[in-house]
Amino acid sequence: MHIRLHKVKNNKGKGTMMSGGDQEPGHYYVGIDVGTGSVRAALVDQRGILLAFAERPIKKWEPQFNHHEQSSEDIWAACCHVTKKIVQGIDVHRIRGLGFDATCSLVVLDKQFHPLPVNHEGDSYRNIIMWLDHRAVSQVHRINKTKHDVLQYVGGVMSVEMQAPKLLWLKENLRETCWDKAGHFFDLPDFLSWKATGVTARSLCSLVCKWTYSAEKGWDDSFWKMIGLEDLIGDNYSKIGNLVLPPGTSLGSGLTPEAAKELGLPPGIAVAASLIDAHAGGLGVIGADVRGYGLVCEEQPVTSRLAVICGTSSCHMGISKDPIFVPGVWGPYFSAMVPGFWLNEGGQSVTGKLIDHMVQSHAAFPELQAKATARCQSIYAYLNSHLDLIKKAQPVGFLTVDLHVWPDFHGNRSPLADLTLKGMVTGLTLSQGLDDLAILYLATVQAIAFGTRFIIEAMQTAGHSLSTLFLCGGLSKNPLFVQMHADITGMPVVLSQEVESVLVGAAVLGACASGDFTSVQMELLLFYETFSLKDGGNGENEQSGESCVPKT
Ligand SMILES: Nc1ncnc2c1ncn2[C@@H]1O[C@H](COP(=O)(O)OP(=O)(O)O)[C@@H](O)[C@H]1O
Ligand SMILES: O=C(CO)[C@H](O)[C@H](O)COP(=O)(O)O
Repeated sequence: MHIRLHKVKNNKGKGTMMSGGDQEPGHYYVGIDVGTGSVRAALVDQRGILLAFAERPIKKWEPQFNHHEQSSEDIWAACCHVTKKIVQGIDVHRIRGLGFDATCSLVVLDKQFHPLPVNHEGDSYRNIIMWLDHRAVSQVHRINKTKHDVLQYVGGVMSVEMQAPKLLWLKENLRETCWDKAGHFFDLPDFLSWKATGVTARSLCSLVCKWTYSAEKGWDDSFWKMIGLEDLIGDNYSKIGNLVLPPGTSLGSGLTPEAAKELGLPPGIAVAASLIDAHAGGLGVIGADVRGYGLVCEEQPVTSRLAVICGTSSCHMGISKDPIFVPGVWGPYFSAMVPGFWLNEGGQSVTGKLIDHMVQSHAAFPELQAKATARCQSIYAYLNSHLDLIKKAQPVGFLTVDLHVWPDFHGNRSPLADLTLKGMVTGLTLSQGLDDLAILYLATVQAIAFGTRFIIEAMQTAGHSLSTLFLCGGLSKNPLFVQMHADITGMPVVLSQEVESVLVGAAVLGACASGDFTSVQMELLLFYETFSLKDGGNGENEQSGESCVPKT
């Protein structure tokens, strides 16, 4: 089934979106987004328009299978590098606020805030257990066996990617070198706001979604005792957070002089309590004004929209007025993304990474690279046009009638919530050529889109009423990926003209912290009043991610 794609266009000609409309013109906000593969920063103005963008890759280590590590020093250095780039040539005194979002990796520091090793080698530079790390399998099985009440709020089954199993792994495996010396365990978004302000407050978003904290009841002592981490309760949970603030709240006295110097920003500007990356992306797209394009969601409440943030992994964010419990889908979490709404979060553990893996490990990859380079195209732009060549008169989807991929190479996050699942390919032949690679790539993209459909079906069965997808993240720049999601789910897909929607979400946090915006939710809706829709055709020409602003 082919559904035409729609594209949200940022209409610069319309008025500003400042609340009350009486603010000084020319205020800027900085958003910093730390993904699994890179750090991105953006300078955003008060109309939500992205004025400058910079990106820098970050280091990753895989010392053994399923152990994935990073360095908080490396990530902070990358944050400083990209921020200095985006403010080059502008009057930095117009910058009013800074917001961070990041993937939910676990950062470990000692009592003096120095990095501690999360590895058997004792390398303290590698002090982050990455979000996609699956080392804590035995620990998460034992946690799930407790059937503790907190598990109800993560779809009934805790994921190995969440923080409790990783903490238990550290206690059981690195007692002397890490656990006993640890003073602070941060979710990466909270580490970043601490680094900028010196304030150890945690974001409600991180603690509720990944650490079993309840917005109503706080920490549950019985859970930590039951899983063998009773030592975290001491000193009023100071190691994992006892001051918990809603995203967008201004922290302390703002940017410290030291952090200001490192980032190239003025000291004292407001810094916000942060958001998880998927949640920043969800906020960045879910309120889009789609009036005038005949989309079914135009007449429906915002709860009919599913934001899908597709990067190294994919997250499926749906909101509701009342709590909905979906087996295998995280949440319901109150106010964790849009204030006043419950959030359910489905997800696929590795999607972009799976596509990269399938393509890069194929025998024809060197040939693909050489041909794409010769045409000055990305490998994905090349593959998409190659599929168009070989499909002849057929719709491209028909190329995979004999080839099928089961995409759970890194387990299934939702809705099966089974980390033991593995990937599968059926229909292989002896062919190793470029056609074969292109078709395998297509089958992988289709399998991921079927995974999204599977998640949507589980959410609908439990009571969500979803009609329209809003995509963002690196994979949303791939028109084949977007088109397959439209075809396979049977739902229209809305893309923002501003391809860096996650960063807009982060910058909105900074705007809220500065006091220029009254609330994350209010201001996002206002942001989208300055947007209008444009028919984006079938997405065939959008490979480069059309952008309306100069990028550095
Ligand atoms: N223009 C593009 N075309 C196709 N795929 C893309 C494009 N840009 C990024 N990607 C894919 O998106 C994924 C990374 O998305 P990103 O949002 O940057 O991830 P993360 O936030 O995890 O660092 C990678 O798998 C990459 O191959
Ligand atoms: O938000 C998250 C889960 O809630 C994770 O941070 C997200 O899935 C990781 O994204 P990526 O690997 O694409 O950076």
